[in-house]
Amino acid sequence: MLEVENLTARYPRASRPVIDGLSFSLGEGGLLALLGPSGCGKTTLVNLLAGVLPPAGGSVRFCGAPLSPRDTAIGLIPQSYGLLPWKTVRENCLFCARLRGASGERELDALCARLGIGGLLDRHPRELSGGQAQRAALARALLMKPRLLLMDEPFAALDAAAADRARRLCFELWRDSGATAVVVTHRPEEALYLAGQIAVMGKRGRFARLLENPWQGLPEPGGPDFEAFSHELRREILLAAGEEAAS
Ligand SMILES: Nc1ncnc2c1ncn2[C@@H]1O[C@H](COP(=O)(O)OP(=O)(O)OP(=O)(O)O)[C@@H](O)[C@H]1O
Repeated sequence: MLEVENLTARYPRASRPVIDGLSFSLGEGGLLALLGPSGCGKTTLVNLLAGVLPPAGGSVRFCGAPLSPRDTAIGLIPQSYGLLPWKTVRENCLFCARLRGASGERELDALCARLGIGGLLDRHPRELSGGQAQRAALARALLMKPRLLLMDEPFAALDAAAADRARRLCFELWRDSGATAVVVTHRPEEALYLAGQIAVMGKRGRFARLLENPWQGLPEPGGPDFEAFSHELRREILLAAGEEAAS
């Protein structure tokens, strides 16, 4: 269980906190999608969960203990990919897997082939397109077999077909791994496919709505119930954007 209590984040020189008193919990093996207007604090929340950003207040607990990036196997896919520029894709992936005690060697080729970057393992990040670098970051995070997987817009640089393939693969691997996961996305359809819970973040980084998603893992759900749910989700996102703009 991931338990967030009264979490507050504040950047230096900012007049008010970006996230102010956010509380929620996510069951072990659950996948939460974070949606919300640009600037509402999604990346900030992921960075707090990853331990990259110290909170100004409140707490994050994972499996009953304070979350410690040293002890918890956290797989982070940052928006900027976070690949080490002096290492090849292969070295980037294996370096992180080995840090967590997994060898990763056997799975690396198959995983990268499925992501469509099998021929790029010996390239350095500067020799990759944005979409290729993003898939390398995804492979690196998945190979680590994280217990907590944090993904900040992990498919944003991919074209529609590649994003669809990567999303399905990511979903399968997450489901089989039992990891607890949080994904930031701007695409409601992505949240509807991937997540069991969907949070729309609004004012001061709080959850304006938290919805249970019965269509998780269904690639092409349809029907009036799905349409109504999808419509409600999009409406919540627009409302949150309106509130953010007015604040
Ligand atoms: N290092 C920083 N110093 C000061 N303010 C920051 C810093 N990083 C982010 N912010 C501010 O904090 C707020 C939340 O930023 P954050 O990146 O978490 O938003 P987001 O919801 O992820 O946005 P987007 O959807 O555009 O990626 C924004 O107003 C941003 O300007």
